[in-house]
Amino acid sequence: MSEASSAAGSTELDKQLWAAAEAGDLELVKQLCSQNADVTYQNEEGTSALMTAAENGHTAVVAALLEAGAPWNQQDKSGYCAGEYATASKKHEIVEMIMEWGVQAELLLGAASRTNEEASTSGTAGSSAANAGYLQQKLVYTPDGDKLLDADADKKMPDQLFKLLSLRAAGEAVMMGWEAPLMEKHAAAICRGGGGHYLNVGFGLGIVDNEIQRYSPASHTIIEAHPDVYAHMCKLGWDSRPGVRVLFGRWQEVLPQLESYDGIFFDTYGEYYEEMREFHQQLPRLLRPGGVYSYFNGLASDNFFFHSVYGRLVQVELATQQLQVRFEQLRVAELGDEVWQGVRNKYWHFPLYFLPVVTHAAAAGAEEEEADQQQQQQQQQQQQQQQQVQQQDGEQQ
Ligand SMILES: C[S@@+](CC[C@H](N)C(=O)[O-])C[C@H]1O[C@@H](n2cnc3c(N)ncnc32)[C@H](O)[C@@H]1O
Repeated sequence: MSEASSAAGSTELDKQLWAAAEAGDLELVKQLCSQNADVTYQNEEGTSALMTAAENGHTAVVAALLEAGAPWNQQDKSGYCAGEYATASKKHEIVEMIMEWGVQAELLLGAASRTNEEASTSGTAGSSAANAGYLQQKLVYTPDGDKLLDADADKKMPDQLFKLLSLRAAGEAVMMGWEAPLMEKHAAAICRGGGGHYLNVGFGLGIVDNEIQRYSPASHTIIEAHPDVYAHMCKLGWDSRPGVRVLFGRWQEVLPQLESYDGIFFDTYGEYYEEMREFHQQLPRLLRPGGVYSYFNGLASDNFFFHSVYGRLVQVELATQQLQVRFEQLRVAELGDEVWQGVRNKYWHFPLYFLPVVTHAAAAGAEEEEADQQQQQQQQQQQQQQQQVQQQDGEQQ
């Protein structure tokens, strides 16, 4: 991606491209792009040609700019991207186009960076180093048990690592109590009727594990990598609870000790999308037929459009593992300033949470078929009831 040219460093050609994009002049946009006008140019407000075309509903211009290399994820001075400009002006076709473009771009980027990593002798680059850095930090549980904080967060990772897509926004809070209602729903999603074999990756405050315990598990395996968290778990007696198996180590290291499960939850800290993706590749082996997998959905949690793109990216990538993802929409209680007191980085900004429910595609298909059949039956019943009521009305008249 080329460096965006600012309003100050721009050329006449860049400004002409911007104006043509705003006016929806497709031919001129194409011509200026072929003359090397800068597709990343942003005006004084940080609005790019792609953003203005998206806002004004010029679908063909948006497509041409994307093809010419305009970055789908460029942001203006307020942090808004082209997808949000289109959303705000209800240009649904363009929203969809940019979202799909974003997913494909991220797929390609991921594949390219993996190829580079394989080719480089340094092997496990940025993301694992970040997790290793986190695991060496001192952690503190607040006395009320409501927060798990990373005391050394500032020194944790070199800058460029923050730019990778972290599973939980990098910052001081590893886990916070306000997430309890979400964890409750995650446990409900993976445990379903209860009595099964469950796996949780990442203990944190143990909220999800306490919830899983409510479902009378046949077995409950917990993987935890941080020594401070592990010590805390042992102090609470998790290591000797009947039916509970605690595996101390990174999930990457304890994989050979894992079996298969009816429910799996994944929620680590200091890891990145790439690592979750690696975990996902294990799912066909780890998830039993009919089982449910879920993960904490904190990807790109400061921009709703990016968050949606990454939700779709997960769907596309898991589909290649014959797994199907649907998102249950939950309302997040308003998080006032008092919730974030003593926390450096406010890491959640949305009123909605999209809880992922992942199942084997075949099972999901069967369930959907059953739901379709039920719906058809209901519709037939309703129609019959309606006919009966109409008949009765007719007879009475
Ligand atoms: C956000 S917390 C989990 C919160 C938990 N869901 C709860 O309900 O309280 C993330 C946890 O994952 C652990 N963790 C980080 N990297 C890990 C890894 N590679 N393998 C296993 N655990 C890891 C962290 O030490 C931390 O305890």
